[in-house]
Amino acid sequence: MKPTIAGVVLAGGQSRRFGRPKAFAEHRGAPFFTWSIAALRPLVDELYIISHPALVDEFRRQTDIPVLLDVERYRGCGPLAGIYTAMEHSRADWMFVLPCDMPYMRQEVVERLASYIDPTFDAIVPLHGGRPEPLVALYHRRLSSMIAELLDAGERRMAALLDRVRVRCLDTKQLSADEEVWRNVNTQDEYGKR
Ligand SMILES: Nc1nc2c(ncn2[C@@H]2O[C@H](COP(=O)(O)OP(=O)(O)OP(=O)(O)O)[C@@H](O)[C@H]2O)c(=O)[nH]1
Ligand SMILES: [Mg+2]
Repeated sequence: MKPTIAGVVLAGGQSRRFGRPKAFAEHRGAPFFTWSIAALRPLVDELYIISHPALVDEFRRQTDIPVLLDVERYRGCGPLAGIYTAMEHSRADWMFVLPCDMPYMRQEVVERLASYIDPTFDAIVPLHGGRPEPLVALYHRRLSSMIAELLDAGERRMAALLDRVRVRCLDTKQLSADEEVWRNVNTQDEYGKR
C-alpha cells in the first residue's frame, strides 16, 4: 500500500534572531508559513502547523489548517518536539517536515524528495554541500519513541537523531537545480537580502 504522508510545518520557535514571529513575515505578498504549506499541500494527506501558545490565535486568524501545540512535556524543546507532537497526533506513516522560514521552498523539491521514500530507511534527508538539512526531510513515525528518549535525556539536536537512525541522504543537486530554494531566513539582515 502507498505510504501516507503528513505535512508538518514547524513554527514553534521564538524567532529570537529575527526579533518578531518570522512565520508571519511576508515574502512576495504572503506570510512565510504559507509558502511551506503551498509546497507541501499537493503531496500530503494531512497538514499541520506545530507552534506555541503565543502564536496560535494569529495562525487561526490566517489559516484553516490545524494548529497544534508542542506536547506539554517537550514544549519549546526545539524541532524534535514539534516532530514528536506531529507523530503523536497523526496516523500517517511519514512526517514531511518543513520549517516556517524557507519561503523559497517549492512543491517540486518536496515531491522529488518524497519520491525517495523507502521503508527500509527511517529518515530521508537532503545534504546541502555535505551538510544535512534536517528540517526539510521525511521522518517515519516509528522514530517517535526514539525522539522521546532523546528529549527525555535532554538531547535536542536533530543531529543526535540522525546519528542513531537509518538515513537516506540525497544531495540537494538531485532535488533541485535552483540553489535559492534552500535559503533560510533567520535574521533581519537575511530578510533584507531576500
Ligand atoms: N514546534 C516547534 N518548532 C520549533 C521549535 N523550535 C524551533 N522550531 C522551528 O524550527 C525551525 C527552525 O528553527 P530556527 O530557525 O532556530 O527558528 P527559531 O527558533 O524561531 O529562531 P531563533 O529564536 O532565532 O533560533 C523554525 O521553523 C522554528 O519555528 C520548538 O520548540 N517547537
Ligand atoms: Mg532556534
